[in-house]
Amino acid sequence: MLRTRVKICGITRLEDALAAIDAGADALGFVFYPPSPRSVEATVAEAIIKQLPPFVTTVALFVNESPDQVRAVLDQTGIDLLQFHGDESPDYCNQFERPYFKALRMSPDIDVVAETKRFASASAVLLDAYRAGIPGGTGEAFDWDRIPADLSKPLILAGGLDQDNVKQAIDHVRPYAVDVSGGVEAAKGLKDSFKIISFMNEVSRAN
Ligand SMILES: O=C(O)c1ccccc1NCC(=O)[C@H](O)[C@H](O)COP(=O)(O)O
Repeated sequence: MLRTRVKICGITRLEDALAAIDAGADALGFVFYPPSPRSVEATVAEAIIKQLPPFVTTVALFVNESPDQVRAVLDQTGIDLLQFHGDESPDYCNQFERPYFKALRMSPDIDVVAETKRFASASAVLLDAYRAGIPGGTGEAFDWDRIPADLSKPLILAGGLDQDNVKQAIDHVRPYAVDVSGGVEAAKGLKDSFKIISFMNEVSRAN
């Protein structure tokens, strides 16, 4: 049985990227959304990515960004995978020369099944907590019972995960992957290597 895959998001420092990799993370997320304290410049992400060992997926996260800026970041960094965390349409997401996954925020009225089907070309869907006016990184969990069974795409579970609840989340939801940011931080944008290790240990215990 394969371990649930793990994406650690909001990487801003090489030391945090290497700590995540050493602990077994499968993917690293770089936030290109300036209002976030976890946002990085493309030059910083490029410098970090150049020093990573192989076999780690890099993810660029955007929120309703201009296509030119998305392409500029891809050209600068060579990042592997796109994460769209805003109100992007399927046509918008499909225009780039990269695979992508779509983040769906669990608003009270969302139809997860329909939204998942709408992004037919997405490699996965990420389900995240919803808080009005905040696109993501809320540090809040949502009701996992709201997740439909047998979605038509691999599910990445996000929102308020940490070492204390991630085993329960995996046992309950059985996602393809989990995504964490705040739950492994000492402060916004600064990861805590001990929290990362504890989180990864709990993920391993779940499988
Ligand atoms: O992390 C952010 O600051 C952020 C800002 C704007 C849009 C998305 C953002 N993060 C998206 C992620 O994939 C986070 O890892 C996800 O929302 C979970 O965050 P957390 O609840 O802190 O684990």
